[in-house]
Amino acid sequence: MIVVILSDFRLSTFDCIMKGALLVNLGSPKSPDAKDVKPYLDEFLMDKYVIDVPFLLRAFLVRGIILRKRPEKSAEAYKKIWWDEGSPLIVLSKRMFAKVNQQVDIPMALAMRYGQPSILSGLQELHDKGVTEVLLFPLYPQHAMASTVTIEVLAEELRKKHFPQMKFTNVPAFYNRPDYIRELANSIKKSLEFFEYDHLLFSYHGIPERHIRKTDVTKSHCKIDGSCCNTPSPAHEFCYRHQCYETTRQVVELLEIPEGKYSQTFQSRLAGDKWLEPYTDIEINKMPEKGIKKLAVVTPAFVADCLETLEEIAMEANHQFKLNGGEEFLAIPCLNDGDDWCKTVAGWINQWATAEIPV
Ligand SMILES: C=CC1=C(C)c2cc3[nH]c(cc4nc(cc5[nH]c(cc1n2)c(C)c5CCC(=O)O)C(CCC(=O)O)=C4C)c(C)c3C=C
Ligand SMILES: [Fe+2]
Ligand SMILES: [Fe+2]
Repeated sequence: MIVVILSDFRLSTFDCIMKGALLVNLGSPKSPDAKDVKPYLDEFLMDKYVIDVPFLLRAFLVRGIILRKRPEKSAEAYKKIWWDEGSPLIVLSKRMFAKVNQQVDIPMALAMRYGQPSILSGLQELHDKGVTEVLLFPLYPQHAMASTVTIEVLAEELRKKHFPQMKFTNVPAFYNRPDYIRELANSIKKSLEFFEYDHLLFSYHGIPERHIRKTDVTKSHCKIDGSCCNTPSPAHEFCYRHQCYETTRQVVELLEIPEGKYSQTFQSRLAGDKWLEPYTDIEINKMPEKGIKKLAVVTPAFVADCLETLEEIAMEANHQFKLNGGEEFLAIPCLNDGDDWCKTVAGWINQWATAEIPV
């Protein structure tokens, strides 16, 4: 009799564990109108992991200076890329989510760090389905305070407040996972099949140099010079700059792109701080005079096309390149909802879902 009770107890403990996954991307405003762009930018830029200065200074910079003019300017840019179904970033994330969801056996939810659907609503959705262990999956290949960390911190705050019994497993940046590199390389290869390029540019979202120093766990390695990112160090686990170089290096190696035919830059800087260099816009403008007339640009910091790829690169950089004497320009699409990419993501989730459950 005692044996039966014990085994029943073990069984019910085991049954209580239910796994689920929360996929999180950055988010977009509700509409491309300045009245909706303003609260979105306020939430985004008031995040202390994005503008990492003390609250009062941040509020002064964001609400006193940036939000006076930026919402109108950003709204104009959003209007140029907005689709009938909504923000490209949200629409593409939803399409990707739907395809991954079809190939995964555990409950899943999609959330955005800023705007809707929120991380809180995603966790609630999983909780309502009985999920007790969540795979928290930031959809960013490279680790940064302004991307991965802010998601992990907010999700943990919400967990403690609303779902204290839930457990999280965080998916780390996947910048060097062989199957990610393979998918990225394949997508570039496919795009370049019918584009004879002079040069391939890897353009990553920029961040202030200060962010690199802050995420340096050794507190001394990242000098942001010519060599630190190539010298082995525990700092690289969280170094955005190293991870960008590593993604580029591995893709270039796989595609056998010769030295001199590719380069790496950082885009989307805000005025004020010193951001990671070289800057995409400045380098692109100089390319035609160096003999680069046919330019292809890939943007591996984003898994879904968004304002930064569709407006800043495919429209603005394209225009500037040609104004400066460039002839042909190709913006390579992000991985988006490509079948093979979705299969890879589903594979990662399934691997975690079927891993042995500790009793
Ligand atoms: C201090 C400012 C910013 C940091 C740091 C930053 C880092 C960062 N951002 C992304 C991904 C995206 N950013 C996007 C838009 C965007 N980014 C900033 C500022 C910082 N980003 C602003 C102000 C904006 C809004 C648009 C604008 O006014 O220019 C987007 C696109 C969103 C969309 O709706 O399409 C993405 C994606 C990463 C990965 C990152 C750090 C590595
Ligand atoms: Fe950004
Ligand atoms: Fe480094």
